[in-house]
Amino acid sequence: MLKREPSENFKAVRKSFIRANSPIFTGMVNVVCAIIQKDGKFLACRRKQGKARGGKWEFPGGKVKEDESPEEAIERELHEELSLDVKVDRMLGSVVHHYPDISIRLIAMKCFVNGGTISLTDHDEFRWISLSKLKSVDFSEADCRIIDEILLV
Ligand SMILES: Nc1nc2c([nH]c(=O)n2[C@@H]2O[C@H](COP(=O)(O)OP(=O)(O)OP(=O)(O)O)[C@@H](O)[C@H]2O)c(=O)[nH]1
Repeated sequence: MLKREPSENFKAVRKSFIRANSPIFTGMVNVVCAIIQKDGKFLACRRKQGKARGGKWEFPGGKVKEDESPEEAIERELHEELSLDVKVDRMLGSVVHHYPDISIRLIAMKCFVNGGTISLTDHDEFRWISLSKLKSVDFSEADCRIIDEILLV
């Protein structure tokens, strides 16, 4: 199939959309997290002590930078944090959560691994967790909502 470059108009609309979602306007930080499955189990990582929510489990990811799409952000973060090359399959949904220190919109992206082997930097442990066990793991509050409102429905 013929692959076309996005038009200038499309690029401008996309850029203004990204800007409109910037924390400067919304007070909310966009955070992407990767939902990656292997043999029916979900990849989860435990945040290192000393970081906000240290010791809590989460789906790997991070903050979306200004002028970056959620897809670009998740691919960058997984490469930086886990040395994994991932591709986005689709966006599953998002939740808004207010912590005492930060308000986030956590965007869950279903991804598949294209290459690499997990090497931890910001986390001290990772696990593959079955759907039925997700509720018994000590996830960050926003992730609990991703589990309840998106993965378990
Ligand atoms: N990466 C990630 N962060 C999450 C998840 N759930 C959740 O509440 N968060 C929160 O989102 C915020 C931003 O995540 P982060 O600290 O990993 O982002 P980052 O690596 O880009 O930030 P940094 O470079 O400032 O350290 C943190 O307060 C973190 O606790 C999740 O599933 N994945």
